[in-house]
Amino acid sequence: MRRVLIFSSPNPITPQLSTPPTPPVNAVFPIRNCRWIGPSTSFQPPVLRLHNYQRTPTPLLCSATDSVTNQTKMASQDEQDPRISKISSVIRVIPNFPKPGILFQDITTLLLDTKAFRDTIDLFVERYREKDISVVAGIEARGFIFGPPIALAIGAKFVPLRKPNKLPGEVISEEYSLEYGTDKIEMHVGAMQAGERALIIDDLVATGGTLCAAIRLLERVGVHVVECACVIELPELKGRERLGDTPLFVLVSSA
Ligand SMILES: O=P(O)(O)OC[C@H]1O[C@H](OP(=O)(O)OP(=O)(O)O)[C@H](O)[C@@H]1O
Ligand SMILES: Nc1ncnc2[nH]cnc12
Repeated sequence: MRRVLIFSSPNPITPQLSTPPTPPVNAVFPIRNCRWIGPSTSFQPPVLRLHNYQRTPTPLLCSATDSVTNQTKMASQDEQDPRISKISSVIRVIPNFPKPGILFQDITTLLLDTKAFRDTIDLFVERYREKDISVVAGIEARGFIFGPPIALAIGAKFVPLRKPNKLPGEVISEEYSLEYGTDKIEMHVGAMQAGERALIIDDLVATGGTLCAAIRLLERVGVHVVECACVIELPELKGRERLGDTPLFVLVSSA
């Protein structure tokens, strides 16, 4: 895997290092500028640009993007909506997790900020409350965090789409490809009925493989997927192009 290391300034570490140093556990890298706001230490974190499928080569910007028009617009219809920039600022970026070279977008720090978490849910609820959606399908694991409060607020049921062999009842499965190998998502038979209108929720869309499999799974049982919604999009990975005619709505996107 080819790597290019780009260091934020000032940074004493030379680019010749093949393995970047490990930051302290409580390091915080806000998405927007990757500025170091962790505890005071001599360590300065590198910013990585990676040539693999999960790289995030540009800082994430605050926007809500709707793929129907393929234009960027704010979720609240207000271009200056301060809620989105706050949400973006509390998402932490952790280098080299879960493996070297990955810039992991960590939404657990968003959950610690009660206003930003509530605003995230509200932005989705404002968009979907009048859309006659009867079921919200959340993708394991982080779709289980955002999906249920949205479902309750819009008066829809919540259905978990799980990793293989987790659901106890009869399931239907859909396979999808990963960088290496394949994975599956599963849903309980009978959780949704043909003709229902669904919203699919996850925290992040990267390559789009997971959402694509979720759409196929729901469509196989005759459910209409009204839209997919995520907090974060990594647009360079072109995930939305894999979703066909199903619209994708995101709150925070890279440039
Ligand atoms: O667009 P894609 O390339 O398919 O990637 C997006 C998926 O990757 C992450 O989940 P992950 O597979 O890491 O599972 P986890 O939430 O259970 O850790 C994320 O929460 C999405 O579900
Ligand atoms: N960079 C990333 N951060 C968090 N979750 C991901 N899923 C796929 N790529 C990811």
